[in-house]
Amino acid sequence: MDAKALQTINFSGFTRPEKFVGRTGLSLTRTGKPEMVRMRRRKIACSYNNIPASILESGGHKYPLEEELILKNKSQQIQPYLNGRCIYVVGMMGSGKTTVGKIMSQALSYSFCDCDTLIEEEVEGNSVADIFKLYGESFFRDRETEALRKMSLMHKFVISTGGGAVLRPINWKYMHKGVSVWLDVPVDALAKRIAAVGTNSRPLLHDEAGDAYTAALMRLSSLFEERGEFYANANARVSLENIAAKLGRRDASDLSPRAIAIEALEQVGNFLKAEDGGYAR
Ligand SMILES: Nc1ncnc2c1ncn2[C@@H]1O[C@H](COP(=O)(O)OP(=O)(O)O)[C@@H](O)[C@H]1O
Ligand SMILES: O=C(O)C1=C[C@@H](OP(=O)(O)O)[C@@H](O)[C@H](O)C1
Ligand SMILES: [Mg+2]
Repeated sequence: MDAKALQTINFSGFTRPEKFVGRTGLSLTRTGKPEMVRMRRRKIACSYNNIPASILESGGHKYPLEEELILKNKSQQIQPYLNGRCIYVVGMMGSGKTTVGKIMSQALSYSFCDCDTLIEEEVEGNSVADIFKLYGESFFRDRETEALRKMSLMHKFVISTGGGAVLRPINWKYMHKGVSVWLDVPVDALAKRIAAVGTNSRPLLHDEAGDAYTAALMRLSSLFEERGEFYANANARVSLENIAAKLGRRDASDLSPRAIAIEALEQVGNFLKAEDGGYAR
């Protein structure tokens, strides 16, 4: 996002914007105007996307225009019923929460926050894997709950959670202040994706022996056994198998992140419709 785009950001919808801007490479000058500051870390936890569509459109399209139009159309349909509530993307590690969450935030002109990256920011920039190593999983889970508590105070964010965020009831208390959507991806597709990028960034997969795919498949299968019922607490569910069937595709793992984002907006819309007793006013 270039500095010019930043100047147009309207922070009016944020509570305590300074809390999130200074630490993520954006800073409010004395006049309250946002300006880029030198990033202290390699990743931005939260990016602010509510720049006018005109600037986005001038950026040109590098994706099929039809998908772009459907994304925009679906987000315009659900915006009024979201009422600025945050969207929490939940699912197993590797399910595409960070990737799809960003696409959803752009379509909705929402800001985006990755919970894991926010936690890394809070723990002196240590990676999730290092946090697990240095302080243990329970410390990480406490930081995860704190990050979700902070995000529950915000508006107009898509928040990509970590795969284990569903484990604690208190986390659901925070996530239920917004709308949650579960990316339900077949375990073998998860294993393929994680094997492709390596398990370094996912400490819960570190101790498995064997080749990357098999090790990931074994561990992910047992993790899903333990957690499946928790993901089902989400308000909406995106089944890649259902999308593949709708699109007449044989392999769910071939679906693009944008096709999944379209379905996620569709399912969030269905939830809002049911919640609102038919939102087509
Ligand atoms: N629809 C998809 N098809 C293929 N690969 C994907 C898809 N969505 C995400 N990925 C890849 O899978 C890996 C995990 O994606 P990520 O968004 O980090 O998932 P999560 O945040 O749920 O762990 C990344 O390498 C990403 O590029
Ligand atoms: O499933 C889990 O318990 C975890 C998933 C990771 O996030 P992603 O789902 O983004 O990989 C990260 O929060 C941590 O390694 C724990
Ligand atoms: Mg992620």
